[in-house]
Amino acid sequence: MSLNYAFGFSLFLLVLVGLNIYFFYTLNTAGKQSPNFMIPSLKLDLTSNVFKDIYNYLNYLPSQYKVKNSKFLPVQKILLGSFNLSENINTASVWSETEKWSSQDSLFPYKNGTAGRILHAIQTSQIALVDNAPKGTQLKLLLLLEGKQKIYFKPKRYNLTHVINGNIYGGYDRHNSEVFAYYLAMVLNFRWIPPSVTRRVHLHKHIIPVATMGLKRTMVKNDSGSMCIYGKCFYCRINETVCPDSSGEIEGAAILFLDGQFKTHKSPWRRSYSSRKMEWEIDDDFCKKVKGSISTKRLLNLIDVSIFDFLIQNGDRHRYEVYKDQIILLDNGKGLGNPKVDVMDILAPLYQCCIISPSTWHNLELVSGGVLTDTIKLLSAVRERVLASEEHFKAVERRLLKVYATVQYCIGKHGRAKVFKNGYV
Ligand SMILES: Nc1ncnc2c1ncn2[C@@H]1O[C@H](COP(=O)(O)OP(=O)(O)OP(=O)(O)O)[C@@H](O)[C@H]1O
Ligand SMILES: [Mn+2]
Repeated sequence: MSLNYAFGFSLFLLVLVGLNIYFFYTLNTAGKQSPNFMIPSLKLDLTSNVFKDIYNYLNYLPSQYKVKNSKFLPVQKILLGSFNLSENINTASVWSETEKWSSQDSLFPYKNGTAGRILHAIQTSQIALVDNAPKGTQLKLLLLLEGKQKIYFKPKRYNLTHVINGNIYGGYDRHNSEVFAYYLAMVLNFRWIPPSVTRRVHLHKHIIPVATMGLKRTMVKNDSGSMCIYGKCFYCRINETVCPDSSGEIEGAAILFLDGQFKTHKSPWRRSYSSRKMEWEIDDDFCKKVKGSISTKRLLNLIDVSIFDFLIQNGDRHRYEVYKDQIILLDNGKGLGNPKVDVMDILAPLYQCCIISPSTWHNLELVSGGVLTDTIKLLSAVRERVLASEEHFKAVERRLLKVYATVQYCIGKHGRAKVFKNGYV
């Protein structure tokens, strides 16, 4: 009898341990993942209790978050109206509009068809000059379009289905992540982001004839005789080139360049980029320290950005730029690396501070149940082929549920009144 007991008890313990392992596994991943990712997710010992709690809320998420919110339909219609092209466009007049860029309300005008006009102009204006853009670690070009508008061009490095394994900040920038980020921001009503669109540029017809000497010096022929660019940047290497495809074109994200003055700050939640742990990774009360050093408005803004970054899995926002007291979303190229992984600690500003601006929460609630995907697809269909693989779209929806669950966790822990900080739009 006692032997039976002992056996039963061991079996129970075994199941318990198994369940625990399963918990942690499913929390940070979806589906099968490479062993590389098991290690960092298991290492998160201190914050893991938070993840477990969030995961519990995820299991009991109210059904409203899993169905389409019909309240978004009128918003979607207005957005579509801003991206659809209904008339011929005079690009010069577009640039004069962007010159006056930011208002109190947004970094660029986007209402009444302006978003569509700006994207059209970025995508089709003739290129007057191309140079290296040496700022930063990644290969990118600076295009001067006719009418003198500057554009950052981040070239395509991977196919849409390519999976980045390893560190969350690993790999080259993903050009589609930049463009996806722009549409995602528009759907979520995050208006502090430069317009970005996919553009294909013919190397021999549209780059070489207007390339600076500096750029020409960073071009080499590859084994098949094609001219390729290795560029000028911190990580640029002569053997890591970008070459034209079979039609002679290079695809990339064309991002409107901001000539305005913005201030750069270090993110309190930045990574160490080494095995050393940052303060936010070991201190449960880290948010208290941040609260003492920045305004509530800035903190809420950082939390908005962390939600945005979590959705695309950009774990590389080591610094942030501020314009007109708003964080602007520059450099969104490190998203969409691995659709099977959800690195939870990108959400640390949210689950450590447990506050969110009511308007952000409202915007998030509006796009539940697949509305987010539908709207990104609808808006981008005007001038993009495909922005991301279906797996990535599903991953973004899965992460949105985790954002909902994190906010529910915060409400459960602190109550609604403390979580929803008013006075910030
Ligand atoms: N659209 C833009 N307009 C003007 N400046 C920009 C724009 N996007 C980025 N920058 C600035 O240019 C610099 C490099 O850009 P970006 O961060 O995209 O490059 P990166 O190679 O990814 O750099 P890092 O490796 O440091 O992240 C940044 O310091 C940023 O402030
Ligand atoms: Mn970057």
